[in-house]
Amino acid sequence: MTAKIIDGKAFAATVREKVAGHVSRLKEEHGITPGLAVVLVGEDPASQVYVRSKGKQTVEAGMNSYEHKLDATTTEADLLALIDQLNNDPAVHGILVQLPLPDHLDSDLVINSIDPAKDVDGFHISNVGLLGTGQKAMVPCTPLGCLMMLRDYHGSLSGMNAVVIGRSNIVGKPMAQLLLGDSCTVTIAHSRTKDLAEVVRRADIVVAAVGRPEMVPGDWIKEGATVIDVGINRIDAPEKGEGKTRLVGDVHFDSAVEVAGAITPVPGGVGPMTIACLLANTVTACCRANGLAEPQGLTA
Ligand SMILES: Nc1nc(=O)c2c([nH]1)NC[C@@H]1CN(c3ccc(C(=O)N[C@@H](CCC(=O)O)C(=O)O)cc3)C=[N+]21
Repeated sequence: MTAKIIDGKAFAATVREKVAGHVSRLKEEHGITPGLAVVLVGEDPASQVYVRSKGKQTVEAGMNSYEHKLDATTTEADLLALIDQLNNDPAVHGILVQLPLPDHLDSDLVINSIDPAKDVDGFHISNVGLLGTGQKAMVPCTPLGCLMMLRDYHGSLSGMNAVVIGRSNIVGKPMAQLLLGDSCTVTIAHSRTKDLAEVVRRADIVVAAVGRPEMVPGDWIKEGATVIDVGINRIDAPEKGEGKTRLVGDVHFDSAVEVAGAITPVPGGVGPMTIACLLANTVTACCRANGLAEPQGLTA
């Protein structure tokens, strides 16, 4: 059996279309244009690429994009002052501070200084607590995108065995909360998990979010399971020529595709959905800020 490939790139395009529809309705009926502020500290080249594509897609969806690029040596006080300004700016409905921050900045402090209602990453402790207690929250973009793809493919996830590999605050933990919210039986596995292969073999749904290239081989996957590969790892690709690289996930795609029922590719899987969900969260935050009904199908 060869798995169905879940096309995250195409799915993300449909999410962005829905977002654009809501944006034009907000403009026409309420005279409101949703705005997203992205803050980048330092010059990490990969981060610059993501920030650029976020800004481009924000504008394409009809929203306002505000980019703040700060020097790598920016002080914590200056960054907090900028966040305070964005918190108080009524044209800004969503704020994203690109992570990781340079070492001299306390990222917990910085994230927790964002107004939780504008925290479109869903990383503020208030949103983490709201999600964990099943209350209305801003939900982290990557797990939200994974959930959308799983719901679209399966309909109901109720009663399924889900194994999340990775326990990060940005993917693993919120992913587990969302799957629990959809009535999965959830296991969070990580680097200290005993018999990881056996744990993964029990899963109807595998979400791999560890950041280790191709660490999940096909023979860990149960026949017919759904595999969501969150990893985006750049590795050397000498077969493409000297100094060339390529992107791979945390799952060994070529072996997993032979046993899985469905699988997301890298690139073109979770990555594009993450950005689409950032736009969706911005519209959701804008609607909530203005006391308007929030978009259906774009939230958890
Ligand atoms: N506060 C914060 N929120 C984030 O959401 C956040 C962040 N910081 N820091 C950096 C990571 C990374 N990230 C990606 C988003 C999309 C792709 C994406 O679309 N990737 C393409 C491939 C792009 C390529 O070719 O490099 C794909 O998977 O198809 C990748 C990575 C969001 N991040």
